[in-house]
Amino acid sequence: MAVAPQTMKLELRTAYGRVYRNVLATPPRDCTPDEIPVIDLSSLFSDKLEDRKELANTIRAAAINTGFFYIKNHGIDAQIIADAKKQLLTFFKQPYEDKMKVTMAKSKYFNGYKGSKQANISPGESMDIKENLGFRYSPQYDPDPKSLDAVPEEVKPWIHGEDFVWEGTSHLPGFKEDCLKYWASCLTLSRKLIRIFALSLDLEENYFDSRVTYPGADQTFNYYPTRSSEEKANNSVGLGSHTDLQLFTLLWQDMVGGLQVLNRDGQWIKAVPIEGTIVVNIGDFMMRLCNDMYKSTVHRVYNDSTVERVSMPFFFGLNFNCVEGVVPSCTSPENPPKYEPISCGDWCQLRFKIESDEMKKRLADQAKAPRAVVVA
Ligand SMILES: O=C(O)CCC(=O)C(=O)O
Ligand SMILES: [Fe+2]
Repeated sequence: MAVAPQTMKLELRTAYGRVYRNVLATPPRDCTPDEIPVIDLSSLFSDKLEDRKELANTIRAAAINTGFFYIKNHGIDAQIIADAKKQLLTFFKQPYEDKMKVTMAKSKYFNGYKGSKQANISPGESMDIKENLGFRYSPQYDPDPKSLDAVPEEVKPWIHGEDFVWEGTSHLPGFKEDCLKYWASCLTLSRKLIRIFALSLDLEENYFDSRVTYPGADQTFNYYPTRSSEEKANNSVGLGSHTDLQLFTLLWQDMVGGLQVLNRDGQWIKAVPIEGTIVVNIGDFMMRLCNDMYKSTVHRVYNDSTVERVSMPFFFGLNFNCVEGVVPSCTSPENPPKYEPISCGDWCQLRFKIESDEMKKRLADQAKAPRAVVVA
């Protein structure tokens, strides 16, 4: 008699509160090329609409299936990636006091540095071991040049880049320039890629163009130290299980490995690093736009190796003031919209706020009972 596989409930935070997923108890295994395919982006740069449509179909299949894929021939210069990675390592290897010059505590909008175990993205898992540094969209650095005088009034409250990140790192030669070069490359690629996503959803190719003029373009640099034996014994996670919030993420990872993805069957699979590629994953706002056709897939990181691991996710979304529900091509009388229109900015704020309020409470509770054992 077949024995039903053992499953566990995984608790996830969403903008609308907690949701639960069934997860198989079997250990993570390497992904297969069907689950996380490598997609050649050469046709992104083709003049022929048929080539771009063919690429759109390939992306559509991957976005429906696991919601994760690798891209190669993406056009981001290897040197730009290498320079950003070098700067990232220089930043994280600084003394703690230097990193704290740009502490996220100084930020109004979640820019800056957050140390190890200061966040807990997944409520049912440990605190996140990773450290990270983030910076957000600023029109003055947009590779598609913007006149600052021309920023529309309704957009201004949503411009969330903050200068203290650059001021507090100005002692690191080339830091700002190299980080922004990488960010700008990701932004340029994302604006091209969103046109392919438009085609993939049977929308006009330019459907999103005016919606990504002052977009969500948020860069994070992640640093995952190796785990101590105590952290291993406690099953402490580098970054807990979560989905990303916006349209899609361009996730560059080094060759160390550690990224895991929850597939359709509830099995954790390892997104094994592939040299020269960038991982792309669908975010929650994209999933809403297409009435759940594309999957905003749960993922997490364990650095189980004997060396540090770094990654550079770039989170791309619509203009934060842009209100959007399900797009016209993804709904019909038989498939009514499951979601109300909301601005992309409000959407992100909802979850950021839940996460940061819960974290503040947790840290305050810890401070109140300094000798208590905190089960992370
Ligand atoms: O480090 C990674 O590979 C994943 C990072 C990630 O998922 C995130 O920062 O949202
Ligand atoms: Fe993520």
